[in-house]
Amino acid sequence: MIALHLSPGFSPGPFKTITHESFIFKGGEPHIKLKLTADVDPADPVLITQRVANSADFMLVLLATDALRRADFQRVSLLMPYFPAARQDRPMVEGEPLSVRVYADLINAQHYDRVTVFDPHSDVTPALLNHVQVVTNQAFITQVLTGFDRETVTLIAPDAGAAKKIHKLAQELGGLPVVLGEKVRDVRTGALTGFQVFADDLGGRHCLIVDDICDGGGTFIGLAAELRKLNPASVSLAVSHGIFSKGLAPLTDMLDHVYTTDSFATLTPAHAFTQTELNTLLQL
Ligand SMILES: O=P(O)(O)OC[C@H]1O[C@H](OP(=O)(O)OP(=O)(O)O)[C@H](O)[C@@H]1O
Repeated sequence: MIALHLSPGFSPGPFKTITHESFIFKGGEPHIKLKLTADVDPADPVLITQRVANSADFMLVLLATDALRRADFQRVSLLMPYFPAARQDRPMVEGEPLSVRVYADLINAQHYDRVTVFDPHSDVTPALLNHVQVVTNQAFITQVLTGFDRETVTLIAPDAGAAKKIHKLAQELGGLPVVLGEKVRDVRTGALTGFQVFADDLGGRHCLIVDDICDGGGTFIGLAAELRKLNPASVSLAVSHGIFSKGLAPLTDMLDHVYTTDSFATLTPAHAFTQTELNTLLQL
């Protein structure tokens, strides 16, 4: 396997790499030039890896794929751990697109041998992608739990979407107790208007909120406030994809610790914050 790593600072796997130059033209178009050396054989399979934080990152994947095909590479796979618009898996209100399908159709049109995604928001992403491989959050949460006495940990699912996945995870982790939460979101504005935790007392428990994505963090700040009313020993957060669009400080002010991976971006080290390299969690 040869790798073509498109995201600076993200180079999972033990593979020989194809180097490249990429830039954005003044007109706004991303561009790429592969540096194809004599020791790279187009008969070898290639893995493109990319962290997608904007449309140009996504477009670069399509351009890189075309460049590889034109250089006669036939066996091309993709590792896109954070799949764009996985959250827009249903039009919430009239007039919105089914965005995840738009991205999935573009990926399917590239005819990859395999498309690997990490902890997708819902079942819709893998249902739409051809030749998909899903890496769950099990290895990530297992790693997070090494910092805890498991007997004292309660997993918290912040909403209905997370609840669908957390029971299976809890079983895989040896039968950890689970508490469910709920939030109310105004789908027209995106604003969060209420939180609920379905438990009476969490005295002595180390609560670990587990979810796929932290964006602004309002879900977790609101939920942590509700959990604190139930006397827990601690409240921490483990999210597979750390966007942290409003910064880490509002989260680390409210939570004992925040854990994430580098699936979306590599962040500056901070107090009460641990970022695990996806490279250590994937079987590549
Ligand atoms: O950091 P925040 O800005 O609070 O956003 C994070 C939340 O958003 C996503 O759920 P979403 O509300 O989209 O879930 P849904 O699919 O259940 O509506 C995600 O699964 C988190 O729960």
